[in-house]
Formats: sequence, C-alpha cells, structure tokens
Amino acid sequence: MTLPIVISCGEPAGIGPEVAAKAYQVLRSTVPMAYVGDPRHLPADTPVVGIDHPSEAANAMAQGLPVLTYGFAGHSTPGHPDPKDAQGVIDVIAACVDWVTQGHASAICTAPIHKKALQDGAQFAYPGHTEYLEALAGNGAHAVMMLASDALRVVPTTIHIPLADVPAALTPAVLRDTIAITHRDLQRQFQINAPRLAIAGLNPHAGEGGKMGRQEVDWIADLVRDMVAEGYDLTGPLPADTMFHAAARAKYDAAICMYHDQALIPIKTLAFDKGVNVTLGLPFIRTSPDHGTAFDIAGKGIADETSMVEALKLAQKMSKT
Ligand SMILES: NC(=O)c1ccc[n+]([C@@H]2O[C@H](COP(=O)([O-])OP(=O)(O)OC[C@H]3O[C@@H](n4cnc5c(N)ncnc54)[C@H](O)[C@@H]3O)[C@@H](O)[C@H]2O)c1
Ligand SMILES: N[C@H](C(=O)O)[C@H](O)COP(=O)(O)O
Repeated sequence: MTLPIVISCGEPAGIGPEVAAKAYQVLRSTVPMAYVGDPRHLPADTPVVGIDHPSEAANAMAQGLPVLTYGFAGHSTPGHPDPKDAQGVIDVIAACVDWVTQGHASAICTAPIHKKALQDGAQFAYPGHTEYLEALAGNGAHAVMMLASDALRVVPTTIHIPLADVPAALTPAVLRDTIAITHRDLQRQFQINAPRLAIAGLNPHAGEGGKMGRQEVDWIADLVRDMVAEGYDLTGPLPADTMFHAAARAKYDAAICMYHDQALIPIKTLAFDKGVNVTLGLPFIRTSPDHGTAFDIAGKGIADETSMVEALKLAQKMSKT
C-alpha cells in the first residue's frame, strides 16, 4: 500500500487551501496525498473525493483531491479568520501527527497557520508549528527549524521569540543540540555524508573581537572548536552579513544562524517561491511551504503554489530514504 502525505489545512482564511488544491493538480499522478480539513475551504472548482482513511488516498488521486473531512465550527472568509475556526486548525495538525505516527501516512505537510489568530481564538500555547510538533512528538524531542532550497539551507537556533530575548535563549547547550541535530539529519534525511556547517555570529562582524558583543569570544568560538575536535565540519563564528553571497554559500551545506530573521531573510530573498520549511529532530517527517497565510491575496486565486509543490516533493523524497 502506498502511504499518502497528509496535508493539514492550516488557516482557512489564508491561501493554504488554495495552494493545496493547486499542488494536487500539479502532483496528482506522482505524489499521493490527503487533505485534512473542511472541504468548504477549498476553491469551489476543486475536484474533491471524500475518504475515511488515508489508506484510500492513493487510489482516489486520479478522481480528485482526497479529503479526510474535519468539519469546522466557524465561517472564516478570505483574509478574515473566524475565532471559532482556531481550535479546528490546531486539532487538524494533531490529527495529522496521529496518522503519521500510527503509520498510516508517510509524512505531514502543513499549510500555513496564522499564529495570532490561533492564540486569539483558541489560546494556542505555541508560537508556531515547530514548537507544537515538538510537544506532540514528546520524548524530549528537540525540533529544529530548517528552511531549504537549491540555493541555500538555513537553520535558526532560536525561533519565534522577541529579538530582545535572543541573547538569553541562545545558550551553548541549545546551539550544540542544534548543530548536532542538523548534522545528523542532513546525513540521514538529505544523504549528505559529511555535512559542512557554517556557524553565524550573533553580533555585527561576529563581535569584532569582543568590541561589538561578547558571545563570540566568550563561548561560541570555543563551542565550535570543541565540536570540530569531535569530528564536526564547522566554520565560524562568521560575520552574518558576508556569509550568504554565492561564493560563501558554496562552502557549506547549511548555515546555522542565531535568530529567526538572520536565517530567514537570506533564504526568502533568494528563493521565496521555492523554499521549503522542514522540521528536523522529529520522529516523523514534516515539511511546509515557506510562506504564510497571505491574507492580502486570499480568495483571489492568484497564490503561487510552487513552494507547496516543493514541500510535497521533498516530503515524498525524504519518506523514501
Ligand atoms: N508555515 C507557516 O505556518 C507560516 C509560515 C510563514 C508565516 N506564517 C504566518 O503567516 C502570517 C502572515 O505572514 P506574513 O505576512 O509575514 O508572510 P506571508 O508569507 O503570508 O506574506 C508575505 C507576502 O508574500 C505574499 N505571498 C506569500 N505567499 C505567497 C504565494 N504563495 N503566492 C503569492 N504571493 C505570496 C503575500 O501576498 C504577502 O504580500 C503570519 O501569522 C505568520 O506568522 C505561517
Ligand atoms: N518561521 C517560519 C517562517 O517565517 O517561514 C514560519 O513562521 C513557520 O514556522 P512554523 O513552521 O513553526 O509554523
């Protein structure tokens, strides 16, 4: 039996359902999938096949997008989330994790959520999928966010926290774990036998020898040195402003960054249309497009599905390794 990728619907007021429906049209003959959510949220012209279990998805693909129906309580409209839908968005993600951990799906691909809508509507306790999936995985999992494209892979060590909180959250233990998990999962899931990782500094010019910040001289350089001695292929701490041009990118397989925007600005500048968000460190495969809910274009039929297509293709590739 061919296991499908389960697609969590994400925020119904956003472009997630639209890019899922468009991705189905692109991949219908190559990537078995099942959309989990309320079929009311899909574009009206989507060919939908209701199924009761993921095992029915592969055979249904030729007729239409297989849908595991989850009825939503609210009435979101494009660009306008209904707080009554927030709990459904959260529950669908959990249902997808259940399908994949029980062996009924090969991977999860998450359509974008609107974090504030979930926090306002359902007191969602997590700032994003990554942290929620880590909690659902349990067993001390450390979820690591990676955004990947042909041009660049980036890993933010701290994720969805205010910039003012980064220095305290950025500890040697967290950075060590992030490096080790990235190294391991690039080997296991991306077939890179000896991953080369570039470690960014936190401060301008990687601290300029302690004149512009002390984290680099106080502990980041020591940690890098220790891990190199253990066999990791690391360079850094590097000045972040000069580590993303083409010649610099050719020297590493992934950039370990210190905070969210240090990592995500370069990849979304280079490859917004094709970037994929992958969560490393989980006992199951999770990918996602690199864009958000795009309320400004929701319901207009103009959302570009390329990132969703790439996310589904990468999930399929990872599930075959
Ligand atoms: N995986 C996720 O769940 C995820 C990822 C990123 C952002 N978000 C959330 O999405 C919400 C909105 O975030 P944002 O406004 O910063 O970013 P966004 O990606 O939603 O939109 C940024 C800009 O890019 C455009 N855009 C985005 N995706 C597009 C597509 N597929 N085709 C054409 N144009 C597209 C939008 O119209 C907008 O102008 C926030 O709540 C954010 O936290 C969720
Ligand atoms: N930080 C991600 C981005 O900007 O693309 C986005 O918020 C998604 O994060 P989760 O996958 O944790 O929801």
